[in-house]
Amino acid sequence: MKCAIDIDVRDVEELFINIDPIQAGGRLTPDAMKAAIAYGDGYSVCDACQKPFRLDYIKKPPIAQFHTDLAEWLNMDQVRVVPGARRGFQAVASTYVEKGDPVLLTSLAHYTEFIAVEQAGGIPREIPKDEKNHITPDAVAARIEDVIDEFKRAPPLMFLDHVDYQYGNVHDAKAIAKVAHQYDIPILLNGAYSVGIMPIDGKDLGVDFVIGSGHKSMAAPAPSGLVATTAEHAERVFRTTRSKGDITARTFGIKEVEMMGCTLMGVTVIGMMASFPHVRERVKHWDTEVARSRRIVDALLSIEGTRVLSDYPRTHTLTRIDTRNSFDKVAEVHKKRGFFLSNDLKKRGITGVIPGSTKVWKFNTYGLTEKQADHVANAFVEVARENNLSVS
Ligand SMILES: Cc1ncc(COP(=O)(O)O)c(C=O)c1O
Repeated sequence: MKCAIDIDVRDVEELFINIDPIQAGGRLTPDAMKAAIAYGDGYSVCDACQKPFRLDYIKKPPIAQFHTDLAEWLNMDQVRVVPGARRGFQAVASTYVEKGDPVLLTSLAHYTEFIAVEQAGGIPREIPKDEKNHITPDAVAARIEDVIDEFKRAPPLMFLDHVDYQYGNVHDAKAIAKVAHQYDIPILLNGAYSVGIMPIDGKDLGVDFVIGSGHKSMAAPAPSGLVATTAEHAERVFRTTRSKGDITARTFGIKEVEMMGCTLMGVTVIGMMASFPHVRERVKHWDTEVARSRRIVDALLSIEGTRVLSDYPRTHTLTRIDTRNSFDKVAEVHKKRGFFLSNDLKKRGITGVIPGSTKVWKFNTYGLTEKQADHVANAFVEVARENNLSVS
């Protein structure tokens, strides 16, 4: 029988250098791919599940140890794996936010954070970014004061994107957490663009929750992610069902409410585990990743009219670039219009720039080798020259 998809090749990954802004940190390691095949069955990790019947207690494969290792790695006290960062936001918001509560997010927050707040009945209040597209501790303090004035109470929770998805700017989580704590507001760090690609020390940052996305930044299959927290909050967010004392004498009292009992099974958790040794190693090389990102951004900036909208020099591999006065000028007259850029890159073995984008767009250089980074940098310059843009 013919398979409904071409399972032999996914050409984006097999044949091209992929600089798609959201895919870079989630690409599977070969070990994760092998594990995904071996553990493809949904309940494949449950063979050795014994009392107490919960996923994070399973010893074979060593899922229990994986939880301990993750907590230690992030310097937090407890971790649970969840189906995506968004499920982590949901678990925390559902625990801390009551209907009608104000909740702080930032103007750079991801939509999934807003949804988690709304689902819990909370009322989002945004902290504005400054002219450099940063969330500053002063802006946080000022917004907290506004919200206290408006609601006559402090918000029960604040969300901060460690690295925002719009600019790839790294925000000062440590200073911001300090401000939030002055008002006794627990702070959730959205590490979708940091956990698994750069070193994170949750205790040093002083945050209450660290959320990671497996498929975005931990070389894991989707949907996967994690919630890490401190001993202070673990009991509350990982509370178990009260059914133990119920007269119906149900036996599932160990199941955690926010985790819906058990969380990641099969491919997702095993893929995450298989990549973890690589992920733990790769975060140590963050400086090299940043250096390669800088090399490519500098090549783009050598093309007259190009501007970088993210922090410069770059401190992350995700970058927002403005080529309205360079590549977009070519698009105005090119027979392929804005599609010339993605086409010309594709001819050079590079994919991930949205076809048609020549105005303001993003790319992510995470995981490129030195040679690939050079190739991408040269490709941008070559495309510019071929299209008569001046290059310094
Ligand atoms: C900044 C940011 N936070 C959160 C998410 C949601 O992550 P997940 O897909 O793991 O739920 C994403 C991506 O979708 C993101 O870019």
